[in-house]
Amino acid sequence: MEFKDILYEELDSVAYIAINRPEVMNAFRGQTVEELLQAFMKAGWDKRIAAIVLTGTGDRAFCTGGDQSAHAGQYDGRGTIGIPVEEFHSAIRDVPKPVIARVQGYAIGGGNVLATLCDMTIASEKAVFGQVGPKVGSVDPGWGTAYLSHVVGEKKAREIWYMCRRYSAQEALAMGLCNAVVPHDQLDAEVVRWCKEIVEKSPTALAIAKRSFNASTEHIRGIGSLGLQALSLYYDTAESKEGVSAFLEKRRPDFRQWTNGSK
Ligand SMILES: CC(C)(COP(=O)(O)OP(=O)(O)OC[C@H]1O[C@@H](n2cnc3c(N)ncnc32)[C@H](O)[C@@H]1OP(=O)(O)O)[C@@H](O)C(=O)NCCC(=O)NCCSC(=O)c1cc(O)c2ccccc2c1O
Repeated sequence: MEFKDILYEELDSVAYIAINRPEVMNAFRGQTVEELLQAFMKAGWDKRIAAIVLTGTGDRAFCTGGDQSAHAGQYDGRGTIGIPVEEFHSAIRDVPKPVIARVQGYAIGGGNVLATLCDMTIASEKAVFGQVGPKVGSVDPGWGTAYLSHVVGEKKAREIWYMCRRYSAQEALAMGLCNAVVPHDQLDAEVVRWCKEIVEKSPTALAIAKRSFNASTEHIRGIGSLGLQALSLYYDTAESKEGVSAFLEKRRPDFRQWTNGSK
């Protein structure tokens, strides 16, 4: 398979899938998500593969979410918001094997959603987690919000979304957003160690366990699908576009201009 936006490698029964767009801190556009979907379908349904590692190339970012330069209103591809991200979220949950997020830098916005959705997360001490939606005119109204609250608890999930703060790897560990934090230069060895343990386990037992963990939050798929329909309308508003423009112009957004009654 030829990929442009991602790297794909199989080693010792593990598939390593990396977003390879370091020039935009591994932000994803329509094409990136299409390729991630293909890679997950290949690795996810290949019985020789026991686990999937999702990561980003370079040291700066795991993934910083949607590519803001491919986004003035809707994104540049297929799907409800112009990027088939809901299909990719489903793929992470539906592949019948553990998916590990290897987080070496920023896991921000949609990147944090991807890490949250992976079965387990192993982070470098340099990793930084957070959501930015309400700062940049977006929100992930499904897995990113409702599922996050299952992972870190209601209060913390609301703080993460309302405040748009950045959290260190140790803070993420304390709130249950990741499983382990290791020195940066030991991250790859640690990921391999976890994968080796998984490879030794019964694949069918793991698949049943994963599906049974998924069952109690499956309703969030419906919330997300409805939410994305609303998000698509929001993306076409001046309020949302102000968030994108402000990010690209490296200035603070002015969302209050729509609350003073004059517009
Ligand atoms: C990641 C940062 C916190 C880093 O900040 P820092 O100050 O260190 O660096 P810069 O901000 O100067 O960034 C360096 C360089 O990278 C470019 N860049 C970074 N992120 C992106 C991006 N996402 N898209 C495009 N470009 C990006 C930046 O412009 C700089 O380029 P230069 O050429 O000027 O050097 C900080 O960058 C940051 O906060 N980034 C987050 C950006 C963002 O807004 N992300 C998208 C949020 S919305 C989203 O991700 C999203 C995803 C989904 O999957 C959804 C699904 C369903 C519904 C909604 C979804 C959704 O909203």
